[in-house]
Amino acid sequence: MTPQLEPYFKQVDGLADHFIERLRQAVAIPSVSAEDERRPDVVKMGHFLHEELKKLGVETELRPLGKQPHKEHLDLPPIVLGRYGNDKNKRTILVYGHYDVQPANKEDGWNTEPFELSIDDKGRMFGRGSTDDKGPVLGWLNAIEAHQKAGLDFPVNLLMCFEGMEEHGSEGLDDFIMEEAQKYFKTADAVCISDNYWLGTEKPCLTYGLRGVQYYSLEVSGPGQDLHSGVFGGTAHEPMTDLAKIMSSLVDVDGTIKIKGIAEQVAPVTDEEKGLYKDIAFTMDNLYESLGSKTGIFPDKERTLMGRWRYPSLSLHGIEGAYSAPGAKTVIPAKVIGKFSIRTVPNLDIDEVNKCVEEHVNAEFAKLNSKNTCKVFCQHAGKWWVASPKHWNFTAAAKAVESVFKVKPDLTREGGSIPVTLTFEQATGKNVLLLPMGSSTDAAHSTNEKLDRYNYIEGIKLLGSYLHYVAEEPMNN
Ligand SMILES: C[C@H](N)C(=O)N[C@@H](Cc1c[nH]cn1)C(=O)O
Ligand SMILES: [Zn+2]
Ligand SMILES: [Zn+2]
Repeated sequence: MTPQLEPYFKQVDGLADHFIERLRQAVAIPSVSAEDERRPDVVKMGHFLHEELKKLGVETELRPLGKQPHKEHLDLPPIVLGRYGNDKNKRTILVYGHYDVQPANKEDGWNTEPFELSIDDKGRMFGRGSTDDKGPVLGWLNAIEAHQKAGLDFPVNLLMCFEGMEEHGSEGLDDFIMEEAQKYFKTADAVCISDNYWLGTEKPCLTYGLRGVQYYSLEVSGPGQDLHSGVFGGTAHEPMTDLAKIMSSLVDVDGTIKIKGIAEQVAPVTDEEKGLYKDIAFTMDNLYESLGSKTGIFPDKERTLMGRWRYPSLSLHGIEGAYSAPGAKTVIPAKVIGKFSIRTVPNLDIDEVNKCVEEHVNAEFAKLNSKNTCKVFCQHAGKWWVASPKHWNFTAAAKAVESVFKVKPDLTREGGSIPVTLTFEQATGKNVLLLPMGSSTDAAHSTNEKLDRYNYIEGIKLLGSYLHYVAEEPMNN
């Protein structure tokens, strides 16, 4: 182990409560990017990060992104940029993360207040954004602080880019990255993103692939206003009935996508790929533990991992305008908007997928002979990403995992999406590594999201250790 790591690890342990307090403050800011009325809180979270970076002596700026497209009354939250060190003899690592979170309400089924960090006797730290992605973002700040307090030289120059719209399609960020690739990000030698999860709860992983995501709204409207179902039921075409029919035509109960033209675009499984799955430390019990049930589709790990990583999936998320409160309101909603998304994989093309979806929805709606109106549109789209893990960036991260966890990491792909990963790769021309902090049981996006104290504190060690091994990798590649 490189000699500076021992005092660094000790310092992280000594500062653990302080780092948890920093996470508590961050979770307390309900920075939900999908809800317009929460936008001031998203901006507040950006300012919180900016202030924390300033306190650590990081050169930092808030960059405005202008107005939100199609919602001109809303400012996009700023990008928080940071530069720590500018030594020509050191490598420069660009790190990205997001400070916005998914929506959360106690009534959704949370056991604790979602925007109050609540720690139980097993060290589980519950709170929206704890694992996705406030814990990992603060991990970078904490790594800087632990070096300072241990009196250690920081091993690399660190560039930071934190955004506030990731959970809502990273609006505005692609153009920003392209624009800054040869300016603010010019000196980056490689990129690291900590915004995904281990496959289980024991073994860390390094991730080299992500699925893409295309998110759709399917709007059906008819009556001029909501109607009394006793008075009008049986006399008018009901938008909700049409919508339910179309939504059920999209996907089968075994996950098969029923839209023509999508399966045909999926890259075939090669013999080399088939061999990869058996060595991955993942069991069906890992799946059941993170599902909280035994409702997996496939009986074996290979097909389950393929279903998550290398095949597309279509999920139905909800219906805007539908009656969803407890009780029994006898209303016919006048307009309903179904929400669904498709996770995409090589070689699906964004425009082709949109075309297939539109054709399918139009054909299904035509079959209904309804006098209602039906429209479908893609709210946001991000492409899939698969890279080579044969790079010093991954080698350094693998050594860091061994130094902290005493095991070799698995090389994994991820079912979720971080669309700007591909943008960073293409804009900078540099290798991108995904280095997760949280575990499979963290329930990101769900009720009772948490980050284990263990993963947070050891994760801070991991991020710092990775930077030390980056500094040790030969300079000629
Ligand atoms: C993997 C990452 N932490 C994440 O949760 N990404 C989101 C991105 C997204 C796209 N539309 C809305 N959110 C995801 O995979 O859902
Ligand atoms: Zn997320
Ligand atoms: Zn995330």
